[in-house]
Amino acid sequence: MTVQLLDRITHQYGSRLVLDEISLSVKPSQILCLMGPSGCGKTTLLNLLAGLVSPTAGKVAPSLSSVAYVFQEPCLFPWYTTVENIAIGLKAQGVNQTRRLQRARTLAEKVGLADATHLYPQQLSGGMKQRVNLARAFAIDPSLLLLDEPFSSLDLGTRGQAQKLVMNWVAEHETTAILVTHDLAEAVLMADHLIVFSARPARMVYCWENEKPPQQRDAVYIYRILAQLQAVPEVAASFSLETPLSLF
Ligand SMILES: Nc1ncnc2c1ncn2[C@@H]1O[C@H](COP(=O)(O)OP(=O)(O)OP(=O)(O)O)[C@@H](O)[C@H]1O
Repeated sequence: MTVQLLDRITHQYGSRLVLDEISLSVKPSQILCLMGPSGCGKTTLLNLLAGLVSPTAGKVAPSLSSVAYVFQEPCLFPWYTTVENIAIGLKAQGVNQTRRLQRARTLAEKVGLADATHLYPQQLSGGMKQRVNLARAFAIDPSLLLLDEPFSSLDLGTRGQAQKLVMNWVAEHETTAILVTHDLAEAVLMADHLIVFSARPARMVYCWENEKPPQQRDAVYIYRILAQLQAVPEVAASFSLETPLSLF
């Protein structure tokens, strides 16, 4: 079953056109990766899906009831412990304290934080904080999980663990995840479907379907596809910047 999330969306900030007639459809239990040059409008697109901004023209699906948004930085409440931070979305949903702390503990275990349930964010490593962040998103059992470069500041090992957590969650639930990334290897590992945007204003310039199911995406496969995709001009162009940097 395909669900149309965006229907010919155009978005402008003042006179600056950022998104130009973007339509987007997804399937449950799939990960859609979005790539594109810095500043092309990927975060704006996630913000539209989260209802944080309204489009200038076009339609956002009205049925996006449970949306969880994971940012690059974990944004945890410093005065709350791990379980309290995980439970925060459930509090907003009106779940009683006993039940929300119970669910938060279960999720803390699931993301490998069973021994850190009572710790505060300043007592956690960067990787642990991002796992709290993911568990907080999982807690509300979202139908749509928005991920804006959530692994980019993690070291390689921690990043691999966090990627697996998201892949497992999506595979086991009716969740659709939309992941913005600048890391092509991450996209080949995680994406069931990849969309590449042009420089601003963002237009879809390239789409790719992952032919392998998640459990068969080993290193040999990832490096082979990586080499193929890097040779695609639209994909190579997605690593460029909106405003070129001067190195000297
Ligand atoms: N609130 C805002 N008001 C005005 N302009 C904005 C606003 N938010 C973003 N922009 C502009 O819109 C464009 C797209 O920004 P956006 O953050 O969506 O890009 P992005 O593709 O996510 O970039 P990056 O990959 O660097 O995170 C940029 O030119 C940015 O300066």
